[in-house]
Amino acid sequence: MTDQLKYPHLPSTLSANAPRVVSGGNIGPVNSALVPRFSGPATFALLPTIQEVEHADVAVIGVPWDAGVSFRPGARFGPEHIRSASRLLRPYNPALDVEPFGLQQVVDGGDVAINPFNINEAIEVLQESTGQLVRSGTRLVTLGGDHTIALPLLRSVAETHGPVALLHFDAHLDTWDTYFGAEYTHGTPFRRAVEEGLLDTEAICHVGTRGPLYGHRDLEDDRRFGFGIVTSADVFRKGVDEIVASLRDRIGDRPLYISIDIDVLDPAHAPGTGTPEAGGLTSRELLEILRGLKGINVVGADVVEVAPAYDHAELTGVAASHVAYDLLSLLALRDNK
Ligand SMILES: N=C(N)NCCCC(=O)O
Ligand SMILES: [Zn+2]
Ligand SMILES: [Zn+2]
Repeated sequence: MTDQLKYPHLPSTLSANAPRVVSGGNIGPVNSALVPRFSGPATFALLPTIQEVEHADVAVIGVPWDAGVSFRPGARFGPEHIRSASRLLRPYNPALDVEPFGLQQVVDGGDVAINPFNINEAIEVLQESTGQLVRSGTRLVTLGGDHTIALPLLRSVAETHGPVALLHFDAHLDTWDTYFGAEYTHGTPFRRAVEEGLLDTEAICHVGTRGPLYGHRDLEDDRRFGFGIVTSADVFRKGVDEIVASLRDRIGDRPLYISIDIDVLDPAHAPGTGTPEAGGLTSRELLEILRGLKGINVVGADVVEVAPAYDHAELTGVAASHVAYDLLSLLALRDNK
């Protein structure tokens, strides 16, 4: 190893020559058998940055932004928290029998720098910067950030792929109309997305919803937009396999966007979030539902609402990093690749 390094006495994760796991011709994580995984700056899963490779099939990007929240702030620190927890991920995913970094070139695209004070400008810049990557053929797994960012992300995906099917994992519907008159908030992205024609409304579904609503009208509106609902209690009562079968049935081979608000997990599994609700999914249930989607045509995904100030023992960071890892595994295993 040392002869690969120009300055072997310096932390080698800073070196362009850091020893990496290379598989299938793709450059993977820093080799944690040679360099301690807790040293050096964290990219997602210790993957190379987008500047270090010639071509990226998939980019993990961070959006450190939380100007759209209605309760506890702090999701702006989500990306760095998830990246830090993701140091422990390993190259082979036995649950899906796949090397997610070997079948495709995955990179860390860094954080998108957006205005923390101007929501409209932030949304435009995020749409433009992610749209550029999506147009060039790179699929994105985005680490939020609050859920507002799903709207510009869906815009950039729909621009290239047309209206997409949506699986929305969340305690909340996020199809409300406005908060304090504001149209762009973390409680409203999917209503805007339907209004803008970004979604294939034959195949959109919430999973994991629970908790009090403002009124019955919330559900009526949501149904009118075309959403199906699998509540958190449905997952508990029916079980993962039945839920997966019904979701696969609904989605078919449509291009699919997966948006995961980490508050879909019970606060026992993900305390570090801004609008927690009791009675949520376990991290095992969420991961197993995702794994059940093997082969499906995922065109993009996000993991949002990780707010580390309320986290304990990195529970939420660990859960979010594993969820992102399984999303990358699903991207690697698309039938139509
Ligand atoms: N997207 C998240 N996490 N929460 C939405 C909660 C909206 C509300 O305060 O009613
Ligand atoms: Zn939520
Ligand atoms: Zn949400």
